[in-house]
Amino acid sequence: MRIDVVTIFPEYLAPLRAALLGKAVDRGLISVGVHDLRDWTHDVHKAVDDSPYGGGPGMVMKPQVWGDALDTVCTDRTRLVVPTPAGRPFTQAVARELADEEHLVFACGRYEGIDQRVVDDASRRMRVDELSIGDYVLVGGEVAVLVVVEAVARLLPGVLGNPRSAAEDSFSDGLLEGPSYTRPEVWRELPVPDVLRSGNHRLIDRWRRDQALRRTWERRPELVDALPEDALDKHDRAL
Ligand SMILES: Nc1cc(-c2cccs2)n[nH]1
Repeated sequence: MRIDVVTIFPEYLAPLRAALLGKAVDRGLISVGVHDLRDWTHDVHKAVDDSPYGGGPGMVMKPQVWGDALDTVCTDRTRLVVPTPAGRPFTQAVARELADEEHLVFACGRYEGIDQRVVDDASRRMRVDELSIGDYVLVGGEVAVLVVVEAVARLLPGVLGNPRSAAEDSFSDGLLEGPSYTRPEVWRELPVPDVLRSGNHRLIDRWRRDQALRRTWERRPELVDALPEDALDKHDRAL
């Protein structure tokens, strides 16, 4: 997979070259390009934004600069991702969709946004997703890009040490992850649940699912309601 990021703060994307993602890049599983939007400005002040038509607070990012940048970085096979609080929710399912793409380009805007015509124009040539990573407002899209790239990259074959992790992580079966434990057996008078030391994997799997269901029901009941009809057996419903 090829990932390109266009931003006015390239240094914000340095973590893309560290740790898990750094290894994936070193092993050629992902290639990453970070581009400074100001490289496409032509005025002495390297202006990237301007006052909003219709008035209002803040500044809006200029269409000409973004248009030239995306003309350079994108092709018609690109999937363009624009983080924005006004986007559709970024979920594990969306991460799985993006993980199948050959080329992702991320456009990092500032809070007041990018002139809408940039998305409208790009949509004529490529698929464009305006995505929200949550109902809160950041200052810029860079942090959102780090979130999306990490959630997507970990799904790529070979990136995670243990492929079972991605298949069994939270949301893969529509439920939240239950509690995890490791040594010692008792820590500050808190024991590990006996079932996990029983060696009875049928019971262990049942206990883990019960814990996941209970936690999901307590913390995110809407996820339980969204489960497909046949997802819960009679034991689950008795919980
Ligand atoms: N979910 C979300 C995205 C954002 C921003 C993207 C770009 C500027 S602010 N805030 N919250």
